[in-house]
Amino acid sequence: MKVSSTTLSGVLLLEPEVYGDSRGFFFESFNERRFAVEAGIVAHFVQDNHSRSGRHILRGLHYQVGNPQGKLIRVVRGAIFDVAVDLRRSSPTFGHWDGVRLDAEHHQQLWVPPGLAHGFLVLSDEADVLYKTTDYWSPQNERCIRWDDPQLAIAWPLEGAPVLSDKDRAGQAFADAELFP
Ligand SMILES: Cc1cn([C@H]2C[C@H](O)[C@@H](COP(=O)(O)OP(=O)(O)O[C@H]3O[C@H](C)C(=O)[C@H](O)[C@H]3O)O2)c(=O)[nH]c1=O
Repeated sequence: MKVSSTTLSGVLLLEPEVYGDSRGFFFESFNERRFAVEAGIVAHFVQDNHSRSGRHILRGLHYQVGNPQGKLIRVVRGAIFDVAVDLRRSSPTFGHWDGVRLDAEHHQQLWVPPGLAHGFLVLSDEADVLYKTTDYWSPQNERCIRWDDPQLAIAWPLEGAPVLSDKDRAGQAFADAELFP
């Protein structure tokens, strides 16, 4: 597995060994021991999510206070621009964002540890996004930062206005975010 750092402390881009043959392909999308030894990711996942979205849909930027979730994200159909924002005050990359393309063709995964906001923009006609989380969904603890917060100035690869949920349209400013130690 190829492990690459990003500009955010602790956020890693993982590229698995894919075994192709005349039938198709096989790869391990998660292996607790391998992820710990090769990527230093020691995580206990308690939930596995699957969301499907159409082109120009933007989900996020979400985080949970109280029980923050680490997320291991991958795309099994289409392509997304996946973004994380560092909300950890003690992090050397506090207040920074980074974004990577994840797509079904290359099977990349992004590891986003607890303490960051997460969101993505769909780049294809449709995208199926699977992600494991290290804590349970807790709606009362969910928070949302505006995708277009001027202080973050995230360079989304937009072709026109994104399609948002009402919740995301009413997101908070980064300046009002509830931060982590
Ligand atoms: C997140 C979640 C949602 N739901 C239900 C609640 C709603 O009835 C429906 C859609 O929820 P929501 O609009 O919050 O879904 P997203 O906008 O995709 O939220 C996610 O978007 C970004 C990308 C994230 O990183 C988070 O994992 C998550 O907040 O699924 C559940 O039943 N369990 C869950 O874990």
